[in-house]
Order: sequence, then structure tokens, then C-alpha cells
Amino acid sequence: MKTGGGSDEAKRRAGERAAEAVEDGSVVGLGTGSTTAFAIEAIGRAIDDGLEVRGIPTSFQSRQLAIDCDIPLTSLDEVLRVDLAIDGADQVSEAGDLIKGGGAAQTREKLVAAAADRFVVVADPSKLSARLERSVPIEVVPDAHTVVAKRVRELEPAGEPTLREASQKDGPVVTDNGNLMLDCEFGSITDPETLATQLSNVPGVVEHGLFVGMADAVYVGTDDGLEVRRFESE
Ligand SMILES: O=C[C@H](O)[C@H](O)[C@H](O)COP(=O)(O)O
Repeated sequence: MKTGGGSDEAKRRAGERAAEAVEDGSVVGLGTGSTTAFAIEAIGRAIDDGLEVRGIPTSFQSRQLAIDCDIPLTSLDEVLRVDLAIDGADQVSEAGDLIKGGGAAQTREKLVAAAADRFVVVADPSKLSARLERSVPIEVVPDAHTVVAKRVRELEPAGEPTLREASQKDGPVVTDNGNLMLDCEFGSITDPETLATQLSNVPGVVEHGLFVGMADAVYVGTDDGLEVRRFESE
């Protein structure tokens, strides 16, 4: 599993606090990554104690973990809405915008977050930044990776794309959806909303990792506490 930079204790605090917000009888979106894993495990323990929920996983990883935790699963084909989606982030700006996709899961994560009444992000302080400035992960259909990379270089502001290479396989990372990943460096992103629209408009882009105006709250765990930042999602 990909792991973020923060301490496990900080991640655990954020994840477990988010799990406390899951209500009996609800449908919960199960995000991907090392921070959300703490929330999924806590939901599993609550189910052992009688909580009734159904989960919608956002990746192979979160599905497997949910199965291990005996969380009953459903899908967006079976339910019309998600009550609460819980997910991690690679970077969180002061405005509450996110960069996601460090684990190549942003496409299903965005689907589930967009279907949710409430979207809670779990993070540790290493994820916080005044502006978004990490590279933006973009899932592309395999035939399109060269032309999408060219279009990204031609954007204003221009991005510098790198095809994500697998670490224990020759060749590229292949996503859960059978696609490839471009990590695109834009420097400090001054207008995430415009960049998000530009990227969505490039043919061959399946989904990018900019989540603009989507988070309702960010739970930031630390080694000895927790800060809750609330936002008005669009
Ligand atoms: O594709 C992966 C997801 O967007 C993750 O939620 C994100 O990378 C954060 O993961 P972690 O909690 O392990 O830092």
C-alpha cells in the first residue's frame, strides 16, 4: 500500500474520528489510502458492536480491506446516494481544495465523493499547504497518454507530465480501471477551478486528482489531538 508522510498516530486520530460520524443505517463511501484505512478498520469494529452500514469502496485496496473488516458492500449502481464519504488526500489547501490520486484511485474516489451528502477528508499535518503545489495525478486511457501529455504541456499554465512507473513491475502503473497515470507538475496552482476544467476538457483524460470545492470538512489528526476544518462544498 502507498503510505503518506505523516505519523500513523496522526492518521489514526483523523480516521477514527471520521468513523464516529458514520450513522446507523447509512451508506458510507470508503476512500483509499493509509489514512482512510484507519477509518475503515474503525467502521469494521463498530459493525462488530452492532452498527449497520453498507460501504462503497473506491479501489481494489479499500474493497479488500472492507471485506477483511466484514463491512457489507454495495455500489453506486445499487444505491441512489451516499450519506457520507470518507477519504484521504495528498494535499489540502487553505481553501479546502484537494490533490488526490497518489494511489491512482482518484476516479472512483471522485465518483463516490460527488454522490455523497457529506464528504469528510482525513489527513495529517504533512498534507496541509497554503496552496496546492504537488503534481496533479491524471488517469488517462492507454492510447491517449502521449497526446494528453502533449496537451498538458500546451496548457496555460503549462504542466510537465511524467508517466507513473510501477515499482515492482517493468513499465507503467496500471490503474484499477486498466488505465495509465500521468503525474503533472504545475508548480503552485493559483486557480485550481480553472485548471480542473481545463484538464477535464482534454480528450483521453478519464479523471484528474483536483477536487475543487468538494470537501465539507477536513479532519487533521496530530500526534496528540485533532483539528476539524469545515468548508462549504459547492
Ligand atoms: O489515490 C489515492 C488517494 O487519493 C488517497 O486518498 C491519497 O493518496 C491519500 O493517501 P494517504 O492517506 O495514504 O496519504
